[in-house]
Amino acid sequence: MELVGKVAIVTGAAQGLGRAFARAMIQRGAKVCISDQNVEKGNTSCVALRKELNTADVNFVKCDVTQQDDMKNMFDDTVRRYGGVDIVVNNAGIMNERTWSSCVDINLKGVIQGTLLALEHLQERGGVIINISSIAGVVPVAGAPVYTATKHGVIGFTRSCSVNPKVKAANIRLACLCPTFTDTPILDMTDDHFTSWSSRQNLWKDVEQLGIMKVETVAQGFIQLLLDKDNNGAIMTISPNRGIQTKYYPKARM
Ligand SMILES: NC(=O)C1=CN([C@@H]2O[C@H](COP(=O)(O)OP(=O)(O)OC[C@H]3O[C@@H](n4cnc5c(N)ncnc54)[C@H](O)[C@@H]3O)[C@@H](O)[C@H]2O)C=CC1
Ligand SMILES: CCCCCC(=O)/C=C/[C@H]1[C@H](O)CC(=O)[C@@H]1CCCCCCC(=O)O
Repeated sequence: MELVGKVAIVTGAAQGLGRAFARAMIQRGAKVCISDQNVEKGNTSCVALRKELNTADVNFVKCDVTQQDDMKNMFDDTVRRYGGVDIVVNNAGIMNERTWSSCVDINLKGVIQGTLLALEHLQERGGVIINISSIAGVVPVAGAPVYTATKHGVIGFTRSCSVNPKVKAANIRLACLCPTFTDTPILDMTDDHFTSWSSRQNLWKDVEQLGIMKVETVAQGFIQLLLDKDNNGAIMTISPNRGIQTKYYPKARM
């Protein structure tokens, strides 16, 4: 897939990985709507990207992924501004075991809603949906069971959509990105983010063992995943030990 002239939406893109994904796509000629619930950070990042990359092809739209009206508006605004949508990156996510219900609302329900709207918008012209899971989507994580459940859910949902014959016929491709710990503000966790059945100490031991990747490393894998036109249903893992790997898990026997 060539990115020049393509139109992309990234949720939760005011900072961290979402902003890095947006930046990498703009650098390759895409027009990008960055959205986030945080208006101040979203606007600041939009201005910074315009300046750094010397482009007008990036805009910010306020969107809380738990709010259906915000989500619809994000798509409609992008269509009005750029004439359509080609790429949707459902990235917004939080790590909070204590407010676990909002973790499910944002990490899982937000991705489901974003994907369903994306499928509607892409069904005439085809396109790509990348859902951001985590290595916690494929391995158990004792320190963060709710976060882990949401990320497993993202993979199950995305792979199920990818094998739908209607999706294939519409020339839509779906894939998941599963990084390990990456240097973004999500790692600024305090004990308040945990319960007696989860643990910052446990998670931090894992961080110390595994290390923390740079956002640029993950953005490199993201672009690889986006450009590979034959990877519908793929799960890409990225870790300091094994680097970027694309995996295909068994499909249902029908
Ligand atoms: N940084 C890491 O170690 C890893 C992150 N991930 C995933 O990558 C994605 C991005 O995370 P990071 O950039 O690391 O985190 P981050 O905390 O730096 O950025 C997350 C962004 O999502 C936004 N957000 C939160 N709730 C939202 C909502 N309801 N609606 C819209 N936006 C909302 C925040 O305002 C923030 O800008 C998440 O899905 C996360 O689970 C996956 C594996 C590792
Ligand atoms: C808030 C961000 C959470 C990110 C979760 C995460 O990256 C968890 C990682 C480890 C967990 O704590 C326990 C583990 O075993 C996870 C690491 C497993 C890495 C396997 C890498 C395999 C591969 O590269 O293929």
